[in-house]
Amino acid sequence: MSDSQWLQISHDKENALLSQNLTLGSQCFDYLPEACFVVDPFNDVVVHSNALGRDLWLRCKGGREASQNECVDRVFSSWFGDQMPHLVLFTQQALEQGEAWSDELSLVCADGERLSIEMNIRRVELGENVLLIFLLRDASTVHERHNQSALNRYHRGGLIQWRRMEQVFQDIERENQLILNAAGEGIYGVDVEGKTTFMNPAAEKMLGYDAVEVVGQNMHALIHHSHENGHHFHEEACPIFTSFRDGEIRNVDNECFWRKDGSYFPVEYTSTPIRDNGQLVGAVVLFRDVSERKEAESNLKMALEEVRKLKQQLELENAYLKEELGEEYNYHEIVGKSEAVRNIIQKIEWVAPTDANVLICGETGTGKELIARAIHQRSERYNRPLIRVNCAAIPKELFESEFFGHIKGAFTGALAHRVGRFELADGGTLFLDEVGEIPLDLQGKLLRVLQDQQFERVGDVQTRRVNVRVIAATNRNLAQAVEEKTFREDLYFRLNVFPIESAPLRKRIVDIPLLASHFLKKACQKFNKPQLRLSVADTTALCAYAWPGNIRELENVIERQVILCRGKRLHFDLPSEAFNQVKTDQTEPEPLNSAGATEVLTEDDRRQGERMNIVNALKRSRGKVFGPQGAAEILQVKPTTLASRIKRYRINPAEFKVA
Ligand SMILES: Nc1ncnc2c1ncn2[C@@H]1O[C@H](COP(=O)(O)OP(=O)(O)OP(=O)(O)O)[C@@H](O)[C@H]1O
Repeated sequence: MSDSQWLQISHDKENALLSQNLTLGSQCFDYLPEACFVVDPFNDVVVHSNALGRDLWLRCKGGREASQNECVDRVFSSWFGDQMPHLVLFTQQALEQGEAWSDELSLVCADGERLSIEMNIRRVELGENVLLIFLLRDASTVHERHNQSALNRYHRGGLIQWRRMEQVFQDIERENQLILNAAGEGIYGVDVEGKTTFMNPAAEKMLGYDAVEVVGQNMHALIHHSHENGHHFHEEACPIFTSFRDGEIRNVDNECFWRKDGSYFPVEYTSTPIRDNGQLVGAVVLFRDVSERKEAESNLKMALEEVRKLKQQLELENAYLKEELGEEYNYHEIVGKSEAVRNIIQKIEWVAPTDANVLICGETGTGKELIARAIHQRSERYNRPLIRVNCAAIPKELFESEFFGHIKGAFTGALAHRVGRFELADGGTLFLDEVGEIPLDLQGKLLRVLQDQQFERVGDVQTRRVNVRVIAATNRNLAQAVEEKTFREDLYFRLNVFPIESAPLRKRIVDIPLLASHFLKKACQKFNKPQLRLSVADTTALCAYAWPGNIRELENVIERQVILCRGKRLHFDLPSEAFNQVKTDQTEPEPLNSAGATEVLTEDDRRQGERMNIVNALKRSRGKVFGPQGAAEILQVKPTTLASRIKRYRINPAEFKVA
């Protein structure tokens, strides 16, 4: 084959291929995804259209089907109705510029409806022919596509976001799981049907169940079915059950949970309802084993009960001891039954509740301080201090500072502020012992405080107020001192509102046995000796001794004997001449009771007598102990006192009811 032949064959093949490709391209045109029209602009006719173009045409025309060429040769502008000017302008633009775009035109359908379109035009020059290709899109479809596209973008973005959130949730869940696993408290969840949804390892450990065994099971039936005493615990009565019914949080600490092995332990738990979108979906229960706490509480309770019992016992013992101490003849440490002592006690009873100043006169050692203390104790100020000032022991120049205090630098040696006795006694009682020793120049200042309850500290200008009751005592004859002008009369009257005379021992011989027993008891305690008793002979000897006034002498004699005593016997070696001492006092001493100095009642006699007395009172009250006409009233003792004596003497008041 020649070269020219060979060339001819290859040229023919190329042509055939080209023609085949053109046919294919032309066929593809039919499948363009937009409605497409090829229009001859100068003759205003459609030259060609694709399938979607034909569909659009058909849609406007209202027909059912369109054949391949049905829209060809149609007048293109006729579809646009009265929009001709706009179409012309638009077409013109495409012819001049090669392309144009508009979304302002609409196709007019057969039924008069308008179909908004978006349109692209491209100018095509094929040899001498100038054609326009129109691509038409239904505007609503375009809009829909935009929306869809936006939606897709949104979804894609949302999906990414969601994945991120999912990751976050997974992380949180993982952390929660870690927390649940690490928590020391038992935690489990139940749904609204009471079925277990989860359980942490601490709960597994405490209950002896594996989580897999309980998930899906009714937790109440497994671990909460019975009370501690074995009685059935109805689910409806269970606070956990109610908490996921009424949405309230429940804190409980008096129930128990049962282990898998049938044992139980006391629990403290909180049941918190769980809500999902406002809907109650169950509860989460956080619990801990409180065995140790309960045991500690129970031990504490037992210990407190023990303490309470001991306290009660102590109180009883205390009451008994008080009673022992506070026997009839011991009034706030003032021992005695003599007329003089009874008189003093009566006066104390009268004056104590008032705020009146009291002046106690009497010889040294006759119990003036005891009287002052008793007045304070019986007054309403008893829980405030009783401040004692021994006026005889204060140097003259320090009186003012001692009474009223001073401020720093008030005088040489006043290195700091000092509170005086009046301030210390504020609200309470000031006992001015040896009041007759107060220097005359200070008596005026003292008078002012007694009148106004006001004073100034030495060196200070500030006036201070106090509320102080003054009890003064003296062994001097103050009335005489007033006459001698060594004591201010106005101060004397101010102090002597209520005078009490303390009696010297020589005037109350009748009290000697009681005082001697009292001092003996005290001395034995003081020197840690076994309790000794006075024999009749001892008492007789003591009573026979001509005591001067100072009771301390009797006290000292007894203390000395206790120290010297070996074994159980005391030996009073009182100076024999004392027996014959001439009593200097003009006043007759009170006689001893009917037993006299020679016949002294033993402790047993006294107890027998007291027992008889109580029995007689009960007989008279027909067994009534308390209340009006009761034995306590008859005996003039406190009902509690009588009750404990009745107990002590083992008397049965009921026996006297009939009588
Ligand atoms: N009636 C009494 N019962 C019991 N003890 C008493 C009685 N009277 C005085 N005493 C005792 O005698 C001692 C002196 O009593 P107190 O100090 O009260 O007397 P005083 O008159 O204030 O003495 P002074 O004048 O020395 O200050 C104290 O130990 C006190 O307990």
